[in-house]
Amino acid sequence: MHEIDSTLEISDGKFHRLLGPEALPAFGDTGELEATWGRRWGAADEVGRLRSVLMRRPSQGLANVRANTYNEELGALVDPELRWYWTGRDTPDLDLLNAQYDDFVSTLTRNDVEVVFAPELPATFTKSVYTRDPLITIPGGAIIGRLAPRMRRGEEQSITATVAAAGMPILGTVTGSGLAEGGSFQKVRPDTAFFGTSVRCNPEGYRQLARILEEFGITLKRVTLPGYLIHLDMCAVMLDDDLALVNPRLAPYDYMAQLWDLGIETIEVDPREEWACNMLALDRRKVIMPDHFPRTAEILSDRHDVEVLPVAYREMLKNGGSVHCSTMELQRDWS
Ligand SMILES: NC(=[NH2+])NCCC[C@H](N)C(=O)O
Repeated sequence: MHEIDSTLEISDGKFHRLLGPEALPAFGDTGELEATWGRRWGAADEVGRLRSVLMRRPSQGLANVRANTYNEELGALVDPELRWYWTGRDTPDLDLLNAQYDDFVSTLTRNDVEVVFAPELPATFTKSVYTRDPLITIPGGAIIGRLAPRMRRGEEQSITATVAAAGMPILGTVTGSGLAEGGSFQKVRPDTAFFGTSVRCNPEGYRQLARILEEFGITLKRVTLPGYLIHLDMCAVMLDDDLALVNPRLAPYDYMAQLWDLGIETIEVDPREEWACNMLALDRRKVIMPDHFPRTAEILSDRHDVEVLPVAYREMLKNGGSVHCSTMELQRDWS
Protein backbone atom coordinates (compact mmCIF):
# COMPACT_ATOMS: atom_id res chain seq x y z
CA MET A 1 0.00 0.00 0.00
CA HIS A 2 1.07 3.54 -0.79
CA GLU A 3 2.17 5.33 2.43
CA ILE A 4 1.47 9.08 2.51
CA ASP A 5 4.52 11.19 3.15
CA SER A 6 2.89 14.44 4.36
CA THR A 7 6.10 16.35 3.75
CA LEU A 8 5.81 15.54 0.03
CA GLU A 9 2.09 15.16 -0.61
CA ILE A 10 -0.88 17.29 0.46
CA SER A 11 -3.23 14.93 2.22
CA ASP A 12 -5.79 17.46 3.55
CA GLY A 13 -8.81 16.35 1.62
CA LYS A 14 -8.57 12.91 3.09
CA PHE A 15 -9.39 13.95 6.65
CA HIS A 16 -10.58 17.57 6.75
CA ARG A 17 -13.78 16.43 5.20
CA LEU A 18 -14.29 14.24 8.24
CA LEU A 19 -13.32 17.03 10.66
CA GLY A 20 -15.56 19.42 8.71
CA PRO A 21 -16.60 22.99 9.70
CA GLU A 22 -19.36 23.72 12.20
CA ALA A 23 -20.72 27.18 11.44
CA LEU A 24 -23.90 26.16 13.22
CA PRO A 25 -25.04 26.36 15.91
CA ALA A 26 -24.15 30.04 15.57
CA PHE A 27 -22.05 32.01 18.03
CA GLY A 28 -25.04 33.31 19.99
CA ASP A 29 -26.65 29.93 20.52
CA THR A 30 -26.67 29.56 24.30
CA GLY A 31 -25.17 26.07 24.36
CA GLU A 32 -22.50 27.12 21.89
CA LEU A 33 -21.64 30.23 23.91
CA GLU A 34 -21.36 28.21 27.11
CA ALA A 35 -19.24 25.55 25.47
CA THR A 36 -16.91 27.99 23.71
CA TRP A 37 -16.76 31.00 26.05
CA GLY A 38 -17.49 29.33 29.36
CA ARG A 39 -20.85 30.91 30.15
CA ARG A 40 -23.87 32.73 28.84
CA TRP A 41 -22.19 36.15 28.73
CA GLY A 42 -24.07 39.39 28.30
CA ALA A 43 -27.64 40.47 28.89
CA ALA A 44 -30.81 40.80 26.85
CA ASP A 45 -32.43 43.40 29.11
CA GLU A 46 -31.72 45.35 32.30
CA VAL A 47 -34.07 43.47 34.60
CA GLY A 48 -33.09 39.79 34.36
CA ARG A 49 -31.36 38.15 37.32
CA LEU A 50 -28.00 39.89 37.67
CA ARG A 51 -25.02 37.52 37.79
CA SER A 52 -21.92 39.60 37.13
CA VAL A 53 -21.02 43.30 37.07
CA LEU A 54 -17.98 45.29 36.05
CA MET A 55 -16.82 47.91 38.56
CA ARG A 56 -13.76 50.04 39.34
CA ARG A 57 -12.96 51.55 42.73
CA PRO A 58 -13.11 55.35 43.15
CA SER A 59 -9.98 57.02 41.77
CA GLN A 60 -7.24 58.08 44.19
CA GLY A 61 -7.06 61.16 41.98
CA LEU A 62 -10.15 62.48 43.78
CA ALA A 63 -7.72 63.44 46.56
CA ASN A 64 -6.50 66.18 44.20
CA VAL A 65 -9.86 67.97 44.13
CA ARG A 66 -9.02 71.34 45.74
CA ALA A 67 -11.31 73.69 47.65
CA ASN A 68 -9.91 76.83 45.98
CA THR A 69 -11.32 75.81 42.59
CA TYR A 70 -14.96 76.59 43.39
CA ASN A 71 -16.78 77.98 40.40
CA GLU A 72 -19.80 80.03 41.54
CA GLU A 73 -21.57 79.80 38.23
CA LEU A 74 -21.30 76.02 38.00
CA GLY A 75 -21.76 75.33 41.71
CA ALA A 76 -18.85 72.92 41.65
CA LEU A 77 -15.12 72.55 42.21
CA VAL A 78 -13.68 72.46 38.71
CA ASP A 79 -10.14 71.55 37.66
CA PRO A 80 -8.53 74.36 35.63
CA GLU A 81 -7.06 71.53 33.50
CA LEU A 82 -10.55 70.01 33.02
CA ARG A 83 -9.72 66.59 34.50
CA TRP A 84 -12.45 66.71 37.15
CA TYR A 85 -15.44 68.46 38.59
CA TRP A 86 -16.98 67.82 41.98
CA THR A 87 -20.32 69.37 42.83
CA GLY A 88 -20.74 71.69 45.82
CA ARG A 89 -18.12 73.63 47.78
CA ASP A 90 -16.73 70.78 49.85
CA THR A 91 -13.86 68.58 48.74
CA PRO A 92 -14.58 64.84 48.61
CA ASP A 93 -14.84 63.00 51.91
CA LEU A 94 -12.77 60.08 50.67
CA ASP A 95 -13.26 57.92 53.75
CA LEU A 96 -17.01 58.26 53.43
CA LEU A 97 -16.89 57.78 49.65
CA ASN A 98 -14.87 54.57 49.97
CA ALA A 99 -16.94 53.23 52.86
CA GLN A 100 -20.16 53.80 50.92
CA TYR A 101 -18.64 52.22 47.84
CA ASP A 102 -17.54 49.14 49.82
CA ASP A 103 -21.04 48.78 51.25
CA PHE A 104 -22.51 48.88 47.78
CA VAL A 105 -20.08 46.17 46.67
CA SER A 106 -21.03 44.05 49.72
CA THR A 107 -24.71 44.46 48.91
CA LEU A 108 -24.00 43.06 45.46
CA THR A 109 -21.91 40.13 46.66
CA ARG A 110 -24.43 39.33 49.42
CA ASN A 111 -26.97 39.00 46.63
CA ASP A 112 -24.73 36.54 44.81
CA VAL A 113 -23.58 38.97 42.14
CA GLU A 114 -20.00 38.48 40.98
CA VAL A 115 -18.03 41.74 40.88
CA VAL A 116 -15.27 41.95 38.27
CA PHE A 117 -12.92 44.84 39.08
CA ALA A 118 -11.07 46.90 36.51
CA PRO A 119 -7.70 48.08 37.85
CA GLU A 120 -6.89 51.52 39.26
CA LEU A 121 -5.91 54.01 36.55
CA PRO A 122 -3.58 57.04 36.80
CA ALA A 123 -4.85 59.83 39.06
CA THR A 124 -6.23 61.95 36.23
CA PHE A 125 -9.02 59.41 35.61
CA THR A 126 -11.32 60.82 38.28
CA LYS A 127 -14.53 59.53 36.65
CA SER A 128 -13.30 56.00 35.99
CA VAL A 129 -15.46 54.63 38.82
CA TYR A 130 -18.38 54.92 36.38
CA THR A 131 -17.92 51.64 34.52
CA ARG A 132 -21.35 51.97 32.92
CA ASP A 133 -19.91 54.30 30.33
CA PRO A 134 -16.94 52.75 28.45
CA LEU A 135 -18.93 49.79 27.09
CA ILE A 136 -22.33 48.24 26.46
CA THR A 137 -23.34 44.60 26.78
CA ILE A 138 -25.80 42.49 24.78
CA PRO A 139 -26.43 38.74 24.62
CA GLY A 140 -23.08 37.17 23.77
CA GLY A 141 -20.68 39.89 24.80
CA ALA A 142 -19.54 43.48 25.07
CA ILE A 143 -19.12 46.37 22.66
CA ILE A 144 -16.49 48.88 23.65
CA GLY A 145 -17.56 52.50 23.24
CA ARG A 146 -15.55 55.68 22.89
CA LEU A 147 -15.75 58.24 25.69
CA ALA A 148 -16.38 61.86 24.77
CA PRO A 149 -14.43 64.17 27.09
CA ARG A 150 -10.65 64.13 27.39
CA MET A 151 -10.96 63.46 31.15
CA ARG A 152 -12.34 60.00 30.34
CA ARG A 153 -10.65 59.07 27.07
CA GLY A 154 -8.32 56.13 27.68
CA GLU A 155 -10.55 54.20 30.08
CA GLU A 156 -11.51 52.10 27.03
CA GLN A 157 -8.23 50.19 26.85
CA SER A 158 -8.29 49.01 30.44
CA ILE A 159 -11.97 48.07 30.14
CA THR A 160 -11.20 46.04 27.01
CA ALA A 161 -8.36 44.23 28.81
CA THR A 162 -10.50 43.56 31.90
CA VAL A 163 -13.47 42.24 29.93
CA ALA A 164 -11.20 40.04 27.81
CA ALA A 165 -9.35 38.75 30.89
CA ALA A 166 -12.70 37.79 32.43
CA GLY A 167 -13.21 35.63 29.34
CA MET A 168 -16.07 37.61 27.82
CA PRO A 169 -16.31 38.07 24.04
CA ILE A 170 -15.80 41.57 22.65
CA LEU A 171 -18.16 41.94 19.73
CA GLY A 172 -17.07 45.32 18.44
CA THR A 173 -15.43 48.65 19.23
CA VAL A 174 -16.61 52.14 18.34
CA THR A 175 -13.92 53.79 16.24
CA GLY A 176 -13.40 56.82 13.99
CA SER A 177 -15.08 59.97 15.27
CA GLY A 178 -17.86 58.02 16.98
CA LEU A 179 -18.68 58.89 20.60
CA ALA A 180 -20.75 56.35 22.48
CA GLU A 181 -21.08 56.01 26.26
CA GLY A 182 -22.91 53.09 27.87
CA GLY A 183 -24.89 55.30 30.24
CA SER A 184 -26.91 56.45 27.27
CA PHE A 185 -27.69 52.93 26.05
CA GLN A 186 -30.70 51.02 27.35
CA LYS A 187 -31.94 47.54 26.51
CA VAL A 188 -35.71 47.30 26.81
CA ARG A 189 -36.54 44.21 24.78
CA PRO A 190 -34.33 41.41 23.44
CA ASP A 191 -34.71 43.01 20.00
CA THR A 192 -34.97 46.70 20.95
CA ALA A 193 -32.64 49.17 22.63
CA PHE A 194 -32.47 52.96 22.96
CA PHE A 195 -29.54 55.30 22.60
CA GLY A 196 -29.71 58.90 23.74
CA THR A 197 -27.53 61.21 21.68
CA SER A 198 -26.21 64.13 23.70
CA VAL A 199 -23.14 66.21 24.43
CA ARG A 200 -21.48 62.82 25.12
CA CYS A 201 -22.93 60.53 22.43
CA ASN A 202 -22.90 61.70 18.83
CA PRO A 203 -24.84 60.61 15.73
CA GLU A 204 -21.74 58.81 14.40
CA GLY A 205 -21.51 56.80 17.64
CA TYR A 206 -25.18 55.94 17.18
CA ARG A 207 -24.61 54.93 13.55
CA GLN A 208 -21.77 52.57 14.46
CA LEU A 209 -23.58 50.98 17.40
CA ALA A 210 -26.76 50.55 15.36
CA ARG A 211 -24.81 48.77 12.64
CA ILE A 212 -23.08 46.40 15.07
CA LEU A 213 -26.35 45.65 16.89
CA GLU A 214 -28.18 44.96 13.65
CA GLU A 215 -25.93 41.93 13.18
CA PHE A 216 -27.27 40.65 16.49
CA GLY A 217 -30.90 41.24 15.64
CA ILE A 218 -31.26 44.33 17.83
CA THR A 219 -32.84 47.54 16.55
CA LEU A 220 -31.29 50.61 18.14
CA LYS A 221 -33.67 53.55 18.45
CA ARG A 222 -32.17 57.00 18.73
CA VAL A 223 -33.61 59.67 21.00
CA THR A 224 -32.11 63.13 21.46
CA LEU A 225 -31.52 64.15 25.07
CA PRO A 226 -32.45 67.70 26.13
CA GLY A 227 -29.91 70.43 26.89
CA TYR A 228 -26.64 69.17 28.30
CA LEU A 229 -28.09 66.02 29.84
CA ILE A 230 -25.36 63.46 29.21
CA HIS A 231 -26.98 60.03 29.58
CA LEU A 232 -30.30 58.29 29.13
CA ASP A 233 -29.86 56.51 32.47
CA MET A 234 -30.71 59.78 34.21
CA CYS A 235 -34.12 59.72 32.49
CA ALA A 236 -35.42 56.24 33.16
CA VAL A 237 -34.74 52.73 34.40
CA MET A 238 -36.47 49.46 33.62
CA LEU A 239 -37.95 47.71 36.68
CA ASP A 240 -39.63 44.78 34.96
CA ASP A 241 -40.30 43.70 31.38
CA ASP A 242 -43.28 46.04 31.18
CA LEU A 243 -42.54 48.61 33.87
CA ALA A 244 -40.15 51.59 33.89
CA LEU A 245 -39.46 54.41 36.31
CA VAL A 246 -39.05 57.72 34.49
CA ASN A 247 -38.21 61.31 35.28
CA PRO A 248 -40.57 63.16 32.92
CA ARG A 249 -38.67 66.42 33.46
CA LEU A 250 -35.58 64.89 31.84
CA ALA A 251 -36.89 62.14 29.55
CA PRO A 252 -37.68 63.19 25.96
CA TYR A 253 -41.40 62.84 25.28
CA ASP A 254 -40.63 60.93 22.14
CA TYR A 255 -38.74 58.33 24.17
CA MET A 256 -41.57 57.89 26.70
CA ALA A 257 -44.07 57.55 23.84
CA GLN A 258 -41.99 54.75 22.34
CA LEU A 259 -41.90 52.95 25.70
CA TRP A 260 -45.71 53.16 25.81
CA ASP A 261 -45.94 51.85 22.25
CA LEU A 262 -43.91 48.84 23.38
CA GLY A 263 -46.49 48.23 26.09
CA ILE A 264 -44.28 49.49 28.92
CA GLU A 265 -46.05 51.22 31.79
CA THR A 266 -44.15 54.21 33.21
CA ILE A 267 -44.21 55.52 36.73
CA GLU A 268 -42.62 58.79 37.80
CA VAL A 269 -39.95 59.69 40.32
CA ASP A 270 -40.91 62.06 43.11
CA PRO A 271 -40.19 65.57 41.71
CA ARG A 272 -37.90 66.36 44.67
CA GLU A 273 -35.69 63.39 43.83
CA GLU A 274 -34.37 64.14 40.35
CA TRP A 275 -31.59 61.54 40.52
CA ALA A 276 -33.81 58.66 41.60
CA CYS A 277 -33.89 56.77 38.29
CA ASN A 278 -30.21 55.93 38.53
CA MET A 279 -30.55 52.56 40.26
CA LEU A 280 -29.55 49.00 39.51
CA ALA A 281 -31.99 46.10 39.07
CA LEU A 282 -30.84 42.83 40.66
CA ASP A 283 -33.80 41.03 39.21
CA ARG A 284 -37.32 41.83 38.05
CA ARG A 285 -38.85 44.24 40.63
CA LYS A 286 -35.81 44.09 42.88
CA VAL A 287 -33.44 47.06 42.87
CA ILE A 288 -30.49 48.59 44.67
CA MET A 289 -31.11 52.30 45.16
CA PRO A 290 -29.40 55.09 47.13
CA ASP A 291 -31.16 55.62 50.45
CA HIS A 292 -31.62 59.36 50.03
CA PHE A 293 -34.64 58.99 47.70
CA PRO A 294 -37.16 57.74 50.27
CA ARG A 295 -40.22 59.14 48.51
CA THR A 296 -39.52 57.41 45.24
CA ALA A 297 -38.54 54.24 47.11
CA GLU A 298 -41.94 54.31 48.82
CA ILE A 299 -43.77 54.71 45.51
CA LEU A 300 -41.90 51.68 44.19
CA SER A 301 -42.37 49.40 47.15
CA ASP A 302 -45.86 50.38 48.27
CA ARG A 303 -47.57 50.83 44.95
CA HIS A 304 -45.65 48.67 42.53
CA ASP A 305 -44.40 45.74 44.52
CA VAL A 306 -40.76 46.54 43.87
CA GLU A 307 -38.31 45.34 46.51
CA VAL A 308 -35.88 48.17 47.26
CA LEU A 309 -32.48 47.50 48.81
CA PRO A 310 -31.19 50.88 50.02
CA VAL A 311 -27.50 51.78 50.08
CA ALA A 312 -25.90 54.99 51.34
CA TYR A 313 -24.30 56.45 48.22
CA ARG A 314 -24.74 60.20 48.47
CA GLU A 315 -21.05 61.15 48.44
CA MET A 316 -20.56 59.46 45.07
CA LEU A 317 -23.30 61.54 43.44
CA LYS A 318 -21.12 64.64 43.85
CA ASN A 319 -18.77 63.12 41.28
CA GLY A 320 -21.70 63.08 38.84
CA GLY A 321 -22.88 59.47 38.90
CA SER A 322 -24.88 57.05 41.03
CA VAL A 323 -25.26 53.26 41.38
CA HIS A 324 -26.31 52.58 37.78
CA CYS A 325 -23.35 54.61 36.49
CA SER A 326 -21.00 52.67 38.81
CA THR A 327 -21.79 49.23 37.35
CA MET A 328 -22.12 47.52 33.99
CA GLU A 329 -23.82 44.17 33.79
CA LEU A 330 -21.53 41.57 32.24
CA GLN A 331 -24.12 38.88 32.73
CA ARG A 332 -27.83 38.69 33.43
CA ASP A 333 -29.90 35.56 32.87
CA TRP A 334 -31.23 35.44 29.31
CA SER A 335 -32.42 32.68 27.04
N1 LIG B 1 -23.90 56.48 33.28
C1 LIG B 1 -23.80 57.63 33.84
N2 LIG B 1 -24.85 58.38 34.03
N3 LIG B 1 -22.59 58.06 34.16
C2 LIG B 1 -22.35 59.26 34.81
C3 LIG B 1 -20.96 59.71 34.58
C4 LIG B 1 -20.84 61.04 35.14
C5 LIG B 1 -19.50 61.59 35.22
N4 LIG B 1 -19.61 62.75 36.03
C6 LIG B 1 -18.97 61.97 33.87
O1 LIG B 1 -19.02 63.11 33.56
O2 LIG B 1 -18.52 61.14 33.14
